[in-house]
Amino acid sequence: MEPAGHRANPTRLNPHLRSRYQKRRPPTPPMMSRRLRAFKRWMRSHGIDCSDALELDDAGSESGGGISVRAVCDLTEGDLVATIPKSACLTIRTSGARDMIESAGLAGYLGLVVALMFERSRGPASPWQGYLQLLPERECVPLVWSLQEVDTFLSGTELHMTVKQDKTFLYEDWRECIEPLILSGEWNLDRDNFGVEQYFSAKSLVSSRSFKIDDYHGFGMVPLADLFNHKTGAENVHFTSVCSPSSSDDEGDDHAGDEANDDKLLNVDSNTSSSGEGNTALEMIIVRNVEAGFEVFNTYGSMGNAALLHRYGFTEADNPFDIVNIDVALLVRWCSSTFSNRYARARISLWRRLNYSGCTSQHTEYFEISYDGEPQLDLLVLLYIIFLVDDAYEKLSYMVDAFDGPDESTNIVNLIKITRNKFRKAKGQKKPEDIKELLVSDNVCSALISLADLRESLYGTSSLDENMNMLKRCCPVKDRKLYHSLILRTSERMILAKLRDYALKRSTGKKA
Ligand SMILES: C[S@@+](CC[C@H](N)C(=O)[O-])C[C@H]1O[C@@H](n2cnc3c(N)ncnc32)[C@H](O)[C@@H]1O
Repeated sequence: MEPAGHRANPTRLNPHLRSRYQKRRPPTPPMMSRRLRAFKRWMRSHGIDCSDALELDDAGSESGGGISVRAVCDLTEGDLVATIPKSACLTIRTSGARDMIESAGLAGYLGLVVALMFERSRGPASPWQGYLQLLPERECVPLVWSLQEVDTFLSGTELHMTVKQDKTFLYEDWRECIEPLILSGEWNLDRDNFGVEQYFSAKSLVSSRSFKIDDYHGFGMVPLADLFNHKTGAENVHFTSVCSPSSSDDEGDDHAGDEANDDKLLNVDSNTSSSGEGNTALEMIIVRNVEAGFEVFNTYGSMGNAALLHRYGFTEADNPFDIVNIDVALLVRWCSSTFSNRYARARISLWRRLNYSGCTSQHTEYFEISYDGEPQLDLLVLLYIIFLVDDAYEKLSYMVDAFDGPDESTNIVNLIKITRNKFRKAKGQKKPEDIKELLVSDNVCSALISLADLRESLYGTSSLDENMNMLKRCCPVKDRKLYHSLILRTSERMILAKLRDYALKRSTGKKA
């Protein structure tokens, strides 16, 4: 039985780690699981240098806890803890399926998913077997939940419709791109390894573990780098290039979960990346001190809980990047029922002529409400326009051209000047949040409360308190889907409560 942390030379990567490592090395190293031992052997044979100052912990695939990385000795900023040759990464370029993928014209995540399915199908014959045996069959992202689970756990949340659409689109991708490869018979692919279920499973792994390596390799599975768990805003490691330290500008949110993150490069060397030569390794460097015994975290980016659950299958309580969205369609519904369809259309059309809009994603347009309950400026402007008296509305329609100001504040000030008889600039008003204050009339505040109520009604009949109580009784590992969907649901509902507070504070404040 091989004890942890005794094979590799801890100083090979970082000479000054030697004394710290030797001082803090645990007297009886914990037993390492069979799959981790196989992975360590595989890393050595593929030139991956992993400092013995890092310990890989295996909570076991059955327990659902997975693998995490811990510091054996104190790690300090600047310590180099791992070097990973790009040739050890599984990408379209390095995979045995490269010819097939390229001749089928597949690229991006789809190409990588096929590369991963192909290497998995080869079993022990795959050069990545020692790495692949460490991966779960699939990541527990909502994409691989059953439709019934999606409906039960996600209804009303930001993810419900998105995941249903994902399932449809992904199935279409498989039908259009993978099934023809099986049916052609040219590549000897079988449904047991390349079926729709295997495709969804591989996609869940690519979504939760792939990184963009460089322009030559594109996305890839990066062994060892993908064993670090995520902590929002408190990561300990980053990646950087061996040959181009100046490329550290690209550091940061290293994980590229899907195409939306195409621009997040793990590493780039503009001189070499397009040819695939030179700059052949990735380095992992400590960016925040870690005390011996503590977990070493990476960051997958600054994301709200919907994005975390969607891409990685987990959420974080009190996530400051959390948001809730209010669809423009919901606002139109509220406006049409309060006024009329025609009225709603006219007011929204003027708002658009002033160059305002919601955010867009997958054919929906929505407004963001931030973690502290603050509504997006564009929403406040729209509500302000909706409540304009007819005269002011007409006046504004004739003066749309006045809205070519150099910045947002000037435009808002113009908007208020045109539509209010008396306009006095708020004292010292400069910052964007002050601009918002000009827009939140009592009417706007009550509309915000109505919108919060309407959005809340999508969650069905259970109250926030009931959701919170259920969450308390839930085990994050055993009831993983329920637990993380409840965190998502309660976080969203708490933001809606903060939106109501935001509106109440302003409307009563004005009356007082
Ligand atoms: C890149 S892998 C990290 C290593 C992973 N724990 C393993 O067992 O191989 C990403 C996956 O780890 C898990 N994970 C990462 N950070 C987490 C966190 N803060 N809380 C819960 N699960 C996390 C999620 O399942 C996620 O999809």
